Amino acid sequence: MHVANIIKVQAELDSVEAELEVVELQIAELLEKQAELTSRKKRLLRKLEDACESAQTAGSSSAGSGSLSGPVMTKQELLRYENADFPWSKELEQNLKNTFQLSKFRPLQQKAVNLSMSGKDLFLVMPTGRGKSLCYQLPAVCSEGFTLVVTPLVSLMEDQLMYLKSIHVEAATLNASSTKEHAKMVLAGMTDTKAPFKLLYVTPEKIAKSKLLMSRLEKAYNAGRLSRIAVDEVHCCSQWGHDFRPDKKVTPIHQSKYNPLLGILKRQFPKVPLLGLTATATSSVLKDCQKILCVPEPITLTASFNRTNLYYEVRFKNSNSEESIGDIASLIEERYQGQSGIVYVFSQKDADSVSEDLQKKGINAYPYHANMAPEDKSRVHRKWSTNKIQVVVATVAFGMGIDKSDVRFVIHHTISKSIENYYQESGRAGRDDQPADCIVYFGFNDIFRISTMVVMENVGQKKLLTMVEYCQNVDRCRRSVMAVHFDEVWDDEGCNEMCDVCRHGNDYITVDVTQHAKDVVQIVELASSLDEKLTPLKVTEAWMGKGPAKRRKMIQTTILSRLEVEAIITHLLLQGYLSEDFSFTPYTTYFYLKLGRKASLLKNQSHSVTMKMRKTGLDANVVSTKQPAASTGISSNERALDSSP
Ligand SMILES: Nc1ncnc2c1ncn2[C@@H]1O[C@H](COP(=O)(O)OP(=O)(O)OP(=O)(O)O)[C@@H](O)[C@H]1O
Ligand SMILES: [Mg+2]
Ligand SMILES: [Zn+2]
Repeated sequence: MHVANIIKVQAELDSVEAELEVVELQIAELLEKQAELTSRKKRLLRKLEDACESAQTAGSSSAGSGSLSGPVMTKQELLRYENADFPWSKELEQNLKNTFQLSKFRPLQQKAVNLSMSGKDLFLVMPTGRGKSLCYQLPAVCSEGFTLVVTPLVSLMEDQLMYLKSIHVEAATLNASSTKEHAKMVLAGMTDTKAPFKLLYVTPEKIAKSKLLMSRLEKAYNAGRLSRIAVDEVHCCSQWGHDFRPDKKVTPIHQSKYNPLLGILKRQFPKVPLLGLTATATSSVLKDCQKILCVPEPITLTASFNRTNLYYEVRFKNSNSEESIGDIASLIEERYQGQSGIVYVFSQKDADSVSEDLQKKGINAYPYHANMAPEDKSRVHRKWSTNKIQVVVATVAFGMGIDKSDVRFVIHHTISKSIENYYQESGRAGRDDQPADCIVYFGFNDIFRISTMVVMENVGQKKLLTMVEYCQNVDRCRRSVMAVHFDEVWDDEGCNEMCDVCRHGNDYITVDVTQHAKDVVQIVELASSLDEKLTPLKVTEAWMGKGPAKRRKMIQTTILSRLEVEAIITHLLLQGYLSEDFSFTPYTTYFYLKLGRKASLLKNQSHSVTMKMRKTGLDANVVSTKQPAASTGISSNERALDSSP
């Protein structure tokens, strides 16, 4: 072939390959879209099903108390269990007040307790800290014999024993560290009619390994002394359930041991009602648990993840740390005078410095983190619990066992590492069911600080981006963004304007940022051609024209405000036009930006990138919907992205 011909064919081949790449990316994008739509369709179908069912049961829906399923009972029949006219109701009531010192049931507790007392098998899905334990502890106290509680973690077991001891409920435990004498006493107690305990806590391993325990359980069963079986953290039974409680560190060893053997309980003791409890498990995980536990037709009660009394809000964090602390201090001073709260920070160092800075601004704040001496930690905790300290500035170490009911605000000085974490951390507000605020300060640089921290975690980046998405979102109810992660169908009207997005209404605009995307991608591309890596900060500065003069001539700089620049770069990262590129040294991990899988789509003339931004402060004449915002800038006003009311 002639040389010119070769060149021509080669050029054509290149162009076909480039086009092919674009097509492949489009296919990938469409597949992604398909997956999203399929999941939306599924959720809507479920919603429809639910709506039809409640229409059939003529106005008897169980609004607010969560959804119900299970083939054995209709919603109508289940409603009966919300009542207090059972033979055992009086005793329950008395023990709730006198033994547990609680004034009333929380949503779903009464129904769960009644169902279990009537001998039904039950799966109870309820957010963390809402009071699942009571649903087997109270029936245990009000039943003959004892309740067997299977718990995967010895530490959870010990917590419960301590608590029960403090309220004078007899309980015992059998685990790997039990002494021979103790085990002997417990085993004997199981068939003793004057049984010395109402609850017996065991690990799954004990059931697997101890034939003696099984034989004693059988004796107790035959004597009618095994009143019920509770399986706590029931999702651990399923091999898919393990990722739901990162906080509780349920190790794979427990899972594999949980997995195959617990079915024996229901097979050997079919007449004993089983109660499975978990904070978050999808329906497929629950189905799996049902199979593994050999529970034929359990009723599933799912408490809504929704905490109606919590107001969710995202604010932009000032990149100047002094000013950002100033913002938080004035917020606390203006809105929460004399009220109790938590400020969550990223690191131990931040806990110390932020609390010091808040103190300087006159706020009664103290730090709390894992590296403090135990006595200091408990002192801060105690003083905060008794309202002698207003604000605890804490790392996530301040979590487990924190059960103050009148926390009026949880402010995140730094975003959480996932939506699940955020839900849990912010959920420490308003446990008394009175109004409380959950406010995140969303800072661009924090994304990358956390990113390098979770780099080793399996799905760490993916989970972090769910949190970033939550913060960047301007058009969907914050609860609906969360609902997706809890496998729940969410109707925005249920929010009651208890999130900033619902409160602001349609205060956003769709902006075409295609040209911006091209400019940013060009900056990253140029660096890469020069064998350089750029941190997000460097990309931001280069785009804003603060890079080396020589480089400035080769790129298209922008007059957008810093907040807008950061928001667009974040958007490009979330959308896959940019992606993370980590680099490790023995001392630290660096986060650089590289081209994402969608970057090449920008070569396609017809491809456009849009982004939703808050309208507040925007000049509507300058930027109209879907109009390129390139030359004039989106807005010079920083408030364009500010989500404060
Ligand atoms: N009806 C109620 N009224 C007030 N407080 C309650 C009620 N029921 C439970 N609580 C309190 O709620 C707190 C959390 O309860 P519990 O430990 O059972 O939560 P959980 O649902 O098991 O959470 P986790 O998923 O973290 O294990 C406890 O301090 C408990 O005393
Ligand atoms: Mg629990
Ligand atoms: Zn809302």
